[in-house]
Amino acid sequence: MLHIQGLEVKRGDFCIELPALDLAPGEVRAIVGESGCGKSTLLEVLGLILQPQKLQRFSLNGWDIARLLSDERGLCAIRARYLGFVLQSGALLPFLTVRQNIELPCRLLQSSPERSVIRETLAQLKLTPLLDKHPAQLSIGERQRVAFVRAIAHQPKLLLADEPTAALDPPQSKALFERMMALSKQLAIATLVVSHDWALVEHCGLRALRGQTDKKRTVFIDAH
Ligand SMILES: Nc1ncnc2c1ncn2[C@@H]1O[C@H](COP(=O)(O)OP(=O)(O)OP(=O)(O)O)[C@@H](O)[C@H]1O
Repeated sequence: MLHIQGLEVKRGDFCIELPALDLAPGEVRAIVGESGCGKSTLLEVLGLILQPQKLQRFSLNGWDIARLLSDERGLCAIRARYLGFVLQSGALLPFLTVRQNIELPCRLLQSSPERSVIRETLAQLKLTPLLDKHPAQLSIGERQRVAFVRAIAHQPKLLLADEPTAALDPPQSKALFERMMALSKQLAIATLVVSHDWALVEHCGLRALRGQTDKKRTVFIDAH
């Protein structure tokens, strides 16, 4: 699904490297490392938002992304249809209800959401009673959980989640991780999740990419 080799991106004078990553459909991998080591930056590159400075191979769902980097329209179409994002802030649209926020990606793509999957996920994450509320009426943790449901509603091939449990208590964090792992498998979504919660990552038995920082350079390598 996702194959990366020799990726390097700069943020000012800070350099972030991903020597290699292979992710299969349905596989969930955590991204861990100290604050400021470049986890969000790495997600931005893998989410086709930020351009890498060096790249040997970047293949996503069969597309040669390395060759598409100068084609912004092509990247935009791939982002909209095949990627799902859960941002730290939730990033819900304030003028839409929870239900409308969740339906929006599918409306824009003119595709049908998997309604039973969404219904079950809403119930499991205790969001069903909130469907007709607006984001301002929700807690930050509720917004994060809604953002997760929105990110999987169009069944992306690759889900990129940036600290999706940062505002959740331990039972809710566990419920969200378990749902994320189950849905990744059920819908064959490859998932990368940034987390500071190492205990939860271990509890879920996830493989992890760990950022190792030395001065102005972080290298992300597999940590079993
Ligand atoms: N827009 C930007 N312009 C320049 N430098 C940035 C920008 N965003 C982040 N940085 C820098 O790039 C480095 C990596 O930041 P990044 O947010 O990717 O780290 P992180 O591991 O996700 O941090 P955290 O765990 O605190 O969220 C940091 O040194 C940060 O100061």
